[in-house]
Amino acid sequence: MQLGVIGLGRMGQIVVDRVLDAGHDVVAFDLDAAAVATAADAGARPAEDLNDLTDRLGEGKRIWLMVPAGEAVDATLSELEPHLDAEDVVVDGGNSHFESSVRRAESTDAAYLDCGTSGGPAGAELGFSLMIGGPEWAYEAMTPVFDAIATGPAGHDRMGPSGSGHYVKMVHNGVEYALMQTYGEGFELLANGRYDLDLESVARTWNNGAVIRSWLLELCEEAFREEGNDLGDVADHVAGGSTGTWTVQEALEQEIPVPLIYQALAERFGSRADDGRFARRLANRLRYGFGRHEVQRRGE
Ligand SMILES: NC(=O)C1=CN([C@@H]2O[C@H](COP(=O)(O)OP(=O)(O)OC[C@H]3O[C@@H](n4cnc5c(N)ncnc54)[C@H](O)[C@@H]3O)[C@@H](O)[C@H]2O)C=CC1
Ligand SMILES: O=C(CO)[C@H](O)[C@H](O)COP(=O)(O)O
Repeated sequence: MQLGVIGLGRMGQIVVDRVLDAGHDVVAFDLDAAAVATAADAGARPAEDLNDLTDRLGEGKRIWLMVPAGEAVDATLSELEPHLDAEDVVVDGGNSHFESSVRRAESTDAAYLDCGTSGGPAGAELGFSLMIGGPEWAYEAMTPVFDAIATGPAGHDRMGPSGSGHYVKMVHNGVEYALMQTYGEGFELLANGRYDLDLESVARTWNNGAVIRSWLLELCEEAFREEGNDLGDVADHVAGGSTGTWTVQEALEQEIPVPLIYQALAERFGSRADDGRFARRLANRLRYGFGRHEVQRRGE
């Protein structure tokens, strides 16, 4: 299969590499020429612009968007639109709001799949977990690509109609916020409690068989190993917040109580008061672990 990939940053380059490794062809475009050159070095065919990309894809285009959520998705789609028809499939693998995805699916001539992508930089080796919404035929048509990008056939599924993939990913991120918060609180207690503990050792021990073992806990272990028991100069400022806000907004609308997710979001906003809380510092460092989001350092 031939796939056009637009957006070749942290996640898009992994998409390119995994699709190439599975033996497919890739045509790659990014506004950043250096990112295109990296994709070309990996074996993708570089496109000069979106016209060039669509020309190279020919009929029955298969396109993967991995650009930042929001305006970049709309801008890319409006430029692609004159080149798209009903036989084409466009996948948005970013963290778009599910309602934007429904709107986009309704306004494009192509079949539109909204794909929640989870796994961060570790996905380069392990593959991602993909939560997909949209027309069934388009999901089937893209299955070879999903098999390549995901951990394998069990790492992706069609959640339902348009919007459902990004809806499930939005809730995933709300859960992610709450998990980070609870690990942070536990380690804050251990760091300031009765015993002088080696937190990397605690995390490692918990990761080996404990009920609460997880990838986020492995990233806690990595954070203590790389930053030190006291997290060194990692600041208490946790960036991000949009996907957690959407989760809480949706929960309010559906009248579903999500106090833990709300509290984790509130803690994240509260972190901007810079009061040195350990849990917030760990959450700041974990976002680097799972998303390569820049670590805020003290004094910056
Ligand atoms: N970093 C992570 O672990 C995860 C990120 N995501 C989502 O995936 C999407 C991409 O994220 P990252 O790869 O981390 O971002 P990134 O910032 O590393 O890469 C984005 C790339 O898109 C390019 N770009 C921006 N506007 C463009 C346009 N109009 N046309 C072509 N290229 C354009 C940029 O030059 C950049 O290379 C976002 O929606 C993000 O929320 C989803 C899951 C995990
Ligand atoms: O989707 C992700 C992980 O699953 C991305 O890393 C996302 O950026 C995390 O959300 P936030 O930026 O609000 O922490």
